[in-house]
Amino acid sequence: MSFLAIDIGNTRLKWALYASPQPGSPMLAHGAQFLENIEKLAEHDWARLPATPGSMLGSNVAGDAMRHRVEEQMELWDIEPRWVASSAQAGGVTNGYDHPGRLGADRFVALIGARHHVLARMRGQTPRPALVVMVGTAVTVDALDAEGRFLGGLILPGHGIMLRSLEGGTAGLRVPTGEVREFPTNTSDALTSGGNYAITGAIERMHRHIVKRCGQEPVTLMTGGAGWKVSPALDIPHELIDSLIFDGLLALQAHRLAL
Ligand SMILES: Nc1ncnc2c1ncn2[C@@H]1O[C@H](COP(=O)(O)OP(=O)(O)O)[C@@H](O)[C@H]1O
Ligand SMILES: CC(C)(COP(=O)(O)O)[C@@H](O)C(=O)NCCC(=O)O
Ligand SMILES: [K+]
Repeated sequence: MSFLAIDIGNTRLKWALYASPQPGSPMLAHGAQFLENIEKLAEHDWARLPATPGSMLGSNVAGDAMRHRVEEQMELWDIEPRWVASSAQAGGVTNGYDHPGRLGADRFVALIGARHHVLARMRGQTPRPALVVMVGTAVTVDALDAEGRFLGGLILPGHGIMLRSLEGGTAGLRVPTGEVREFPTNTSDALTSGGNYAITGAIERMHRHIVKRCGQEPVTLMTGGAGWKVSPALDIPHELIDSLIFDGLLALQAHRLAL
C-alpha cells in the first residue's frame, strides 16, 4: 500500500510517494509547489500518480490555515490526513527542548531521519552523534548525541531573508546576487558571501559544540532547498540528503504501523 509523505515549509510544500511505509521503500514520484500554488496540487502534481496513496503522514510548520488548504487538495483520495506533532520521544529520538511540543515538526522529523541514517551506517561500531542542518526559508542547525538525544539547536535567517532584510533596512544594498568569495570586493559578492559564511560559520560552531559535549565528531547531514548553496563553502565533512524529512516520516509511519 503506497504512502504519501508531505513536508510543508514556509516557502514550499515538498511531497514524495513511496511504494510502502517502510524505510528504504522505493520512491515512486515526488514534487514541490510554492505555497502560493498549493491549489495546483490536486489538478497537477497529484492528478496522474503511479499509485493511489493508501496512507499519508506530514510535517507542517506553515500554520493551520495552510494545513487546511493542503487537506482540501487531498480530498482526491479516501485517506486520513495525519500530521506530526513534536513530542518528548519518538522514532528513536528523545527531545530535549524545554517545551518539546514547541520544536518545529520539520526539525523533529529530520532528527528522526538523521538518527536512522546514523544507526544504518554504524557497521558494528557504536553510533555517532549527528549534526543536522536544514537550509530552507530559515536555517536550523541541530545537535543529536550518540544516544539519540536532541541536545538543542540554532535558528537563523536563510539566504533570502538575510538579503531582503538588508535591502529593506538600507539605501545602498539593492544589488544582484553575487559569488561567494573569501575577500569580496563588490557589494553583490559581499552580501552573498556574508550570508553564506554566516550560515557555514554557525554550522562549524555547532560542530565544535558537539565535539566538546560528546567527545566525538558528529555525522553531519544537510538538507533543504538551498543546501546546495551552502554545501560548497562548508569546511567540515558532510552529506547532502534531500530526503531527510521523508526518511523521518517513513520511519515514524513504519513505527506507528508496528505498534
Ligand atoms: N529551484 C531553486 N532555485 C534556487 N533556489 C531555490 C530553489 N528551490 C529552492 N530554493 C531555495 O530554497 C529555499 C526554499 O527551500 P525549502 O527547503 O523548500 O524551504 P522551506 O522548507 O522553508 O519551505 C528558498 O528560499 C530558496 O532560497
Ligand atoms: C525554524 C522554522 C521556522 C524552520 O522553518 P522552515 O525554514 O523549514 O520553513 C520551523 O522549524 C519552526 O517554525 N519552528 C518552531 C520553533 C522552533 O523550532 O523552536
Ligand atoms: K523545511
